[in-house]
Amino acid sequence: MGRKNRRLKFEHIEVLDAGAKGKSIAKAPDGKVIFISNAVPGDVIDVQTTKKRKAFYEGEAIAFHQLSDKRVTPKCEHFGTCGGCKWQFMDYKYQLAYKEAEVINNLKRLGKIELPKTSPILGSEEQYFYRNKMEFTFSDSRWLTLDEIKSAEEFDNRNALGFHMPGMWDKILDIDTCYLQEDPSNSIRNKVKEFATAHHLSFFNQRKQEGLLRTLMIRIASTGELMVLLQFFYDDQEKRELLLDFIANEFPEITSLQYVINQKGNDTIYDQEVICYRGRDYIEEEMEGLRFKINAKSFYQTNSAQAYELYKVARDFAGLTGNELVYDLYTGTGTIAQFVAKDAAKVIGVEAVPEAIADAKVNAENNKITNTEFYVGDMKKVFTDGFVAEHGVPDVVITDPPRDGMHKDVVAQLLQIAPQKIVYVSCNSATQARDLALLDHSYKVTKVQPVDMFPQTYHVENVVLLEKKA
Ligand SMILES: C[S@@+](CC[C@H](N)C(=O)[O-])C[C@H]1O[C@@H](n2cnc3c(N)ncnc32)[C@H](O)[C@@H]1O
Repeated sequence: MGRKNRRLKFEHIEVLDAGAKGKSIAKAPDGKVIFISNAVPGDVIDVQTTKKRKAFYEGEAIAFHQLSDKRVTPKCEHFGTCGGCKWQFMDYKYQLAYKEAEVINNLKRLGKIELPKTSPILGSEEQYFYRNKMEFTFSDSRWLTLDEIKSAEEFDNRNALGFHMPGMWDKILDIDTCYLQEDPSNSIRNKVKEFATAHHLSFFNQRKQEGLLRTLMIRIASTGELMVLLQFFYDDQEKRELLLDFIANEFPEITSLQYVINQKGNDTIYDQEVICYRGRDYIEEEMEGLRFKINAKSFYQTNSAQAYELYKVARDFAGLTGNELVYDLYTGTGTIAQFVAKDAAKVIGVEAVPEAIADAKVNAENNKITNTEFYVGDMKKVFTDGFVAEHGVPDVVITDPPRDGMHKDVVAQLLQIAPQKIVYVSCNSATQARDLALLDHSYKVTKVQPVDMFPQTYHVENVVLLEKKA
């Protein structure tokens, strides 16, 4: 190991704060910051560094001298190995406090935004079982724990159906119980694994690219409708039907049973044909009387209950009176556009994915909404070719970009279009802060509302209202 990467050990270090990406923060004796992956603020620990940079270290706790009173016992037996719920060892009230602090800190420090009095973060009533969609991966070479490796035991089979180990594309952690999606999610996954193993259906090998079974997706809608999608690597009709019939018989509550034969190198199904085996090829979500058709490829916010809270904040910040032209940028399947439509004169949604726009149109029609229009387009280019001249200058723009935030050209175009209000919904307050700084010349931030969509993780959503300066 070179000098640069030599591991250092610091003893009796107090963990001071929570930082970005779920890491906790402490100070090394030489004054540098250490980002620690497995500690809670308030712990007193020995740290071993895993990375050394000019201005900071990364490290992990290797001994605990004092445990923080912010700690709770994680529910999940996979905690610490699975990368999914990194904050499960922290009391939810502190998770919320740290998320709120991160949002405020990013807006102030990165965006240099003068903030109004911000509203306290909206926590999630459900802290477990809140996800409506989960995707599990099959593997024939289950990730082994250190104890299993030490035991030198030969395993008959190492089949796994679970999650990728953090940062590893070819290593799958077998999951027994996951607390993120309500039942029958766990029993479907476990029974599928058991049946497939008992009937010698081969589980995928990511490295060799062989094996029949690739992924299992489960979607449970707020209406109770249930979608199960199996992804196979090749077509073997007998085995495919054996497994699908088993699932259909064992779980008659499934309303949509589908499959994909995917022979590509990667698991994404977005460019694959989805075949409906039993039931309908979609499920429906419901929000305030609106119904949204969700097919296997549709995007829908993964925490339905908190999506409702988020949308209510966006609608409230927009402050519509019935007369406004609203643009809903990055509209996805047009859910926000339809949610605010009854309070506006007209809402225009724009989105890059054509299938999502097709869903948005169908949903609006089914919901008998007549004042929405939806267009496919890359936001970077949409406003460059007479879009605003054709559709009118919006009074309010709602924007909900992906984690990278808005492209700087989009921000520049918004400054030119100059709507009275911009409601900015973001899942990454760091990129949101960057964009707000670019808008600061013409807009004042007048409301800020963080919303927690993902308990037990460090992710946080934030809604900001910008009003045009006089
Ligand atoms: C965070 S999602 C928001 C979806 C929607 N507002 C909702 O609540 O369901 C961001 C959306 O932006 C779309 N998107 C990403 N890049 C885009 C671009 N350059 N132009 C237009 N849409 C884009 C994605 O396909 C995705 O649907």
